[in-house]
Amino acid sequence: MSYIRARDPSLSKYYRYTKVRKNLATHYDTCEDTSADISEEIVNNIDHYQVYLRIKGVENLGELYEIKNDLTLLCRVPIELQHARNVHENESITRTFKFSKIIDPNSNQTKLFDEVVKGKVLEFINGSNCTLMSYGASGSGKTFTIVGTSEEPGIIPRSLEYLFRTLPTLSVVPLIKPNASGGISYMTEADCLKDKMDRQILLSKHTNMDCALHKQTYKAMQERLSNELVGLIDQALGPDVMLNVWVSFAEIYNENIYDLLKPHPCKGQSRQKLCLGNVNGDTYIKGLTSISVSSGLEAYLILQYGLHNLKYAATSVNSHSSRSHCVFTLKIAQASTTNKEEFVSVFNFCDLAGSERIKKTQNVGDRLKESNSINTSLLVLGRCIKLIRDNQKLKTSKVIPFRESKLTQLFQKALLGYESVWMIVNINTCREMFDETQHVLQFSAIAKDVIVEQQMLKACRTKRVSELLDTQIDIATYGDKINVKELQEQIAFLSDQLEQQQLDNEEDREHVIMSYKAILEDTNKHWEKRIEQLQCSLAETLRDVEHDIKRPRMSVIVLNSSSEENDNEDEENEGNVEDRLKDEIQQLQIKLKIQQDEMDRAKSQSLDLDNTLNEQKKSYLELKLKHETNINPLKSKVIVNDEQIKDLKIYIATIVKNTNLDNFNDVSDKENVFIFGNQ
Ligand SMILES: Nc1ncnc2c1ncn2[C@@H]1O[C@H](COP(=O)(O)OP(=O)(O)OP(=O)(O)O)[C@@H](O)[C@H]1O
Repeated sequence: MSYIRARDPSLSKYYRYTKVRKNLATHYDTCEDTSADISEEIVNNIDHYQVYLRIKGVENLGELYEIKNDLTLLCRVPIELQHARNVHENESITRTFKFSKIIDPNSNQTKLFDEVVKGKVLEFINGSNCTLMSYGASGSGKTFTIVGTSEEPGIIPRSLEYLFRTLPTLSVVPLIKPNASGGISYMTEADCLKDKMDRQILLSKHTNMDCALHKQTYKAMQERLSNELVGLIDQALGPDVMLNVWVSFAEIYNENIYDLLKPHPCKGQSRQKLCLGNVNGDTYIKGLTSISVSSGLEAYLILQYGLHNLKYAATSVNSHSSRSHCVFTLKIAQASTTNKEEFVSVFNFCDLAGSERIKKTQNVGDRLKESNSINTSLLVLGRCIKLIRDNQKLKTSKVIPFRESKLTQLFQKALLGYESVWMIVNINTCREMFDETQHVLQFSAIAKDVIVEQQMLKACRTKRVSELLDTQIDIATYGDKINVKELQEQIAFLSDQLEQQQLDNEEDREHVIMSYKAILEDTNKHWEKRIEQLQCSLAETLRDVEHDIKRPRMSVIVLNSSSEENDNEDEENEGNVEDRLKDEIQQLQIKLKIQQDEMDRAKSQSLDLDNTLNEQKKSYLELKLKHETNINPLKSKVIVNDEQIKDLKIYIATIVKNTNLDNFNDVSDKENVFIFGNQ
């Protein structure tokens, strides 16, 4: 139970929302099959993941996209891509995508916050756990939406201001802190001291200039928002109630987790990798720094510190911030000394890495590895969401592969509907981004279908979830009362996935091979040319040497053949020529040495290049192996499913045969349920 009860008169929709949620909860409690009677309004607004669409680039909108209404986006496939998709001439493809809401493309950050986020912050204050994800292709505006700019602050700064203006004044020294098991720990004096020092160290790491700038930005935002309505706490908090807010900031990069509130290490040292822990089904990041904050400004400065750290880490590996997933977390810890109750609510703001096509980005080496891990984690996120939806639709209980990526592992509880999850899907309407945008829209279409059950069902679902997480994939176990249609759908889905994966793998493999071939060719050409040049210049030098050696001797011979009268003069000339010859030979030797050094350097560079090529070949082989590892389980699943279909067909044929022999009653009495493995 949350001890604070906040409401916001500006959010009339919120009350409607709460009311319908209650209706739905009752509905779930009393009905076996809910799907038939839930009204469309409830289905659209309440019991699915909330997926909002934000569009960047209104100026290109009409070219390929049309906003049909608040919920529907129409998308026309460009002519040049229609041919690639086997469409006849004069035919055109239009796709329809539905959302919980399409944000008016002309609306600003304030409107987005008011429409999409404000109500959630209020729910968070009132005790709900919330996770907001910003999803989209690179450059579509995810970070703009979540963090914003100094002129147009995004969701996090606005949420901080709204939260702290709604909460009562908090003590600067925290009394309680959320712990790993989802409860709270009481702060000792030593804990308080450590927290104070951590905060001071962290804030002092900002240069004075940065700090002043961030304070100015935040204060300007505060001024602009000062006339806006905020939440009202219904009654004053009793003296027995303790309340503190804590923040943390983590980054998931290349499937490793890093703490963005830890000072970055000295040059040459690597960042500490954190791992995930699990207590009672709650996944958390072990050892992640958590800092107590008593004002919006303090939390904002900590956010900026983390972003600064992110930028530093990104540039130090010659990357870009968008290549990692970032999770900024707010926690409200509450406890009552009178009735010994404690309570923690969590709000995760998650800025996902940009999804992208490997072929398009021309990535090789480290960038390819990054793209793979980004795409893998987004693919796993997509698969988890699809399986959750399929389990709900087909009433199956397939294992969800949360553990295949850190992102899904961390958010598994939220994704399973224990917490309020919503996504802001960002798209860029420009033509060049059409393919990426289609992927993003398809992902959002699946996500929007996922039903979020009520938290009231938490107790009875806990068992099911832990079972789901611990069971390994075993088709026989979820096929107790399996029917042919389900199996066929499963096979179709797996085949689709396999086909898509094969296509993607082929495409990626081809691209990688082409890139390496091109690099190899370029390198060979470069070195052949260089060696040729060196050989030419060496030959030239040798020719010069020979020529220089011969020339003075000839003059000596010529001199020797002249008359005796010039003898003295000749001797003098001979001495000069000898000196000059020595000088020239010395200079030529220096020239030769320089050429030799250059040859040595070229050889060592060629050796380095060989090594790089070998490394790249190795990474390609690893990639190939990884793709094969992904495909093999899918192939074997299809084979198992095929066998099961075959069994089923035989079984059905037996029934048909028995029916013909007038034994139908016997068979249907005894074996009206087909059990795999027991046939
Ligand atoms: N709705 C918008 N209005 C105005 N500018 C926007 C909008 N969305 C994005 N931008 C601008 O577009 C640029 C790219 O946006 P942003 O960095 O947020 O994209 P992103 O999806 O986070 O990209 P990446 O995945 O590469 O980090 C930024 O300069 C941002 O200010």
